[in-house]
Amino acid sequence: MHLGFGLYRHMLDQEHLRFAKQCGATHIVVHLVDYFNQAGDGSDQPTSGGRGGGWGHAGDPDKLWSREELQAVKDLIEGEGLIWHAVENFDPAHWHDVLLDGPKKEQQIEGLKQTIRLLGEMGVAIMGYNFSLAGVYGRTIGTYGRGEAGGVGMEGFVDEEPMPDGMVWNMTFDENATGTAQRTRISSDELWERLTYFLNELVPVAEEAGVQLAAHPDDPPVPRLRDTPRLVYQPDMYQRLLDIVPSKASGLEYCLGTLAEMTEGDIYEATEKYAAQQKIGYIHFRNVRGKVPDYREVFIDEGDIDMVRILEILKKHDFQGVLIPDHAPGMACSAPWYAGMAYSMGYMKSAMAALEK
Ligand SMILES: O=C(O)[C@@H](O)[C@@H](O)[C@H](O)[C@H](O)CO
Repeated sequence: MHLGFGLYRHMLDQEHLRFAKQCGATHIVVHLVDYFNQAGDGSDQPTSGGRGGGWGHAGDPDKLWSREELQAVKDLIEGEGLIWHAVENFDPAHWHDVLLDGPKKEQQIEGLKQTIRLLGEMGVAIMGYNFSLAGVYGRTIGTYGRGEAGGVGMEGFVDEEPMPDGMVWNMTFDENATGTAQRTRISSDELWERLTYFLNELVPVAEEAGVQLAAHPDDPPVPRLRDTPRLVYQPDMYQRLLDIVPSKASGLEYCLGTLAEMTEGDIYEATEKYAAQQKIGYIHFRNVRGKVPDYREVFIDEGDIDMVRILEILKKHDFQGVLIPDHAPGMACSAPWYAGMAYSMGYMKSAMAALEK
């Protein structure tokens, strides 16, 4: 089991890498999508506020992540003595028609294959993805942690604005697009068919490239959001996803926070089940209180999840992957994000060390 750290695109620099290393991380998970370019303000959590309640603009549809760009990221990470473990999330600009079953679907799936092959060449072990139409939408921000620490949550259902045309995965890929929103108002079965196409095409390529595709569950885990279906909003639904193309190249981006927010199931049983199958890619090791539609992100040691019990289950199944805090409540000081993340990392590092005793 290894301790890792996730960095958003605007944090990909020496200072943040050193901070991660100082916190004890050995592995880095990188977000290459810039969620923050419109709604953002240099913040440390993508929250809505941009066009259509979204995060920002997707990247350049004609420019896939290039070898040079990826090599530069690899050099930066390795230059600090760290391992580039995973990329979290495809850019909606590169796969909107795979999600929407649109006219560019085949062209875009080829692009995704190219990306997987390149990541394989770079030695990146995992490509995390979130097969979602509405994406991460409807979060609130509040002082949910002890001592009024600020974090993300959900305070009942919000007034859901239907997604505008040209938007998917909570980002705008084309402001001038027309008619695309219709492609999001589909049945759950149709969305599973789209996922099946994606996995049938990509898993063999990932196998060959030595990369594991790892699925994030729906965040927030509700059956429909903005009049779009969702896929994995109860722990058992992960099994359906895994059974589509059984392969070591198809696994899970196992988000404890999101799993705990689900209305059914038991987080310890789910962890047993997926760890026993060796299907857990990397883990978002964070804690929450409550379930949808009413949950709050809190400090790692004050939520509903017994984090040490999760570690024990992982150890029992010889989990060899990486744990990252993903995000954490900010702390009252001039560097709330740094303090909050360092707190989580310290907790994780000592809990992992105690487990090894
Ligand atoms: O909070 C979570 O669990 C995730 O939904 C996010 O970490 C998500 O992967 C990123 O915010 C980007 O999508």
